[in-house]
Amino acid sequence: MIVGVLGPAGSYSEKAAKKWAKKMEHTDVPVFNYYEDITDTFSAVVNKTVDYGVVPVENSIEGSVGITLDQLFENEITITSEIVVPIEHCLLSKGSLSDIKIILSHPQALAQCRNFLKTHFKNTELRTTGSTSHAATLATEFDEMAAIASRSSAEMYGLKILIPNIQDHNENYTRFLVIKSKYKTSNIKSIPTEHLYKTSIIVYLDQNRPGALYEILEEFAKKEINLTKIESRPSKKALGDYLFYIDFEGSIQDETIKSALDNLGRKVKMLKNLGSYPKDN
Ligand SMILES: O=C(O)C(=O)C[C@]1(C(=O)O)C=C[C@@H](O)C=C1
Repeated sequence: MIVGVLGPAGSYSEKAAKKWAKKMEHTDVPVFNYYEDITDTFSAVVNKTVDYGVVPVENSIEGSVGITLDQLFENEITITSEIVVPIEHCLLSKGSLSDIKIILSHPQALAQCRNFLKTHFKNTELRTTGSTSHAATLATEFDEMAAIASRSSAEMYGLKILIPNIQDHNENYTRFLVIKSKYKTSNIKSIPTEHLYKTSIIVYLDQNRPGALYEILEEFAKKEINLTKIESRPSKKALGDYLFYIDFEGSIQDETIKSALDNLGRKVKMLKNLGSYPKDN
């Protein structure tokens, strides 16, 4: 089984993929293909270079990963699972705190440590990298470079943990999605218990008319379907024109869910079903 993740080794995406592979009743050990960018992971899934991709979709401090939401809309993929991973950012370097002139990390990681950086490194140059583990590899080259990355990256790349746990809120979790090509059969055993499932969809209205959002939500309320997330994201067609990303409990295999989506489909211009998948509790 080949799994595409944001690389290099030591990224939180790889950590999520390892947690997922262990959780699923998979016989074959995952081989990882590492990609520089989330869009490359989606491309590898769509052109079937990899069997699955693991991509970050939201963080408990910073919110949604916009590029992932966009790619979910633009690509023919199916979500097969979700994985929630606790994130502990550490300040890693070869040198000491007094040597640090540049701090590197993924934009999401820098944002999750915004107050820490403003308080302790107000005048230090910040540079973005493709991933936290990419930042760690660069920090191995110069004493004056530090990376915000995981403990496993510190071990993997021989960096000192100068300051552990630097994110602005201790409760820091990132939710990842496991995706496959829509046209690839999945050999993963599905868990039969409905209430442990979630479904994700994307909805687009033809025009923003009064009560339009109410009509969407009404379909779920009428059938007592519990929404777990609803988020608007620019359609990129015009300012103020949005796609709606909706997650809710239940599986498309459930008649109630199927009927709600059939009704909803008649009310909107586009409804994209991203898949039903086991919740990660
Ligand atoms: O850079 C990594 O290690 C990643 O896996 C990416 C990513 C993200 O894009 O959100 C994943 C978890 C953290 O929130 C920080 C970065």
